[in-house]
Amino acid sequence: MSRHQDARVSSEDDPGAPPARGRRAAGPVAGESGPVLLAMSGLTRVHGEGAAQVRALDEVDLQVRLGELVAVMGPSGSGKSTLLNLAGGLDTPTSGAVALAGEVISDLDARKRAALRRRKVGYVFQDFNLIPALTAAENVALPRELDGVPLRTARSEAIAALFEVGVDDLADRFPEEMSGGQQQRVAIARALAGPRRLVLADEPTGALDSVTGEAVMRVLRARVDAGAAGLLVTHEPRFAAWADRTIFLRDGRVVDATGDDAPEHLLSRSR
Ligand SMILES: Nc1ncnc2c1ncn2[C@@H]1O[C@H](COP(=O)(O)OP(=O)(O)OP(=O)(O)O)[C@@H](O)[C@H]1O
Repeated sequence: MSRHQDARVSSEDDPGAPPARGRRAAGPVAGESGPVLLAMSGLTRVHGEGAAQVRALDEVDLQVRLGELVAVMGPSGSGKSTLLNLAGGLDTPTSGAVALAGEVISDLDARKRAALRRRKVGYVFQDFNLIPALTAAENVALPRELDGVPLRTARSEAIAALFEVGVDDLADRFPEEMSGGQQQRVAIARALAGPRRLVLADEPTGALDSVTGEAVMRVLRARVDAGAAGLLVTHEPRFAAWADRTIFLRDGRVVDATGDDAPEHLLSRSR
């Protein structure tokens, strides 16, 4: 069976089954995950000026490898979205660096950063953001077409991505003809179509009931296992349990982390 077929997730998943993540609860087994895809070091982001200054992120170090899904948890305002935006090049740090596949994106100008982002990064949001007038396949193909990929190639990449998340049979349906869980699978397919290998998910299960949320996590997990790296913001421990490890933010700092490979300073609560 090919790697591609391995990765396929049936739409008939048993959503009630417990997460398979328990086996990795203590962090990735040595050799299981691949090279570092995303490397953030000394990442600091200050918003505003003077007395209104907010240190949204403060000297954060984080690496995410191919094959690894990292959950980001923390109270409201702790810097989770800021971290995701910096990871994907939507925002630039006040200091520190973000490297994607070895390329320091935080040094690039806005145009180059946008191009790199389109090629390498996929986002999944809570509210799916599918375009109602486009079919599932058209929604998935659109970002690739915008990036200059020929229509036929974009379409076949879209069908492959939809197949991978188990909804290729819905390729010609419009969003309003799909359930919330099906729409979110399409959104994940859109985030990962083509060569993009970093998936950034901000509360991707937030608008879904818990059973459908588990099914979406299963899809995300399978996709990461098949050769992507993922950063998942969630408030829910049961969804974080699908990740290889979890980092906890408070006031822009990493105050705790799970996983054997967490650097010593990330495990300290005293920072
Ligand atoms: N553009 C901005 N201008 C000023 N302050 C900002 C801006 N963006 C974020 N902040 C502040 O930075 C801090 C971190 O915000 P961020 O949205 O990253 O937190 P979060 O953990 O994602 O919160 P939530 O769980 O509520 O989404 C907060 O104090 C927030 O008010």
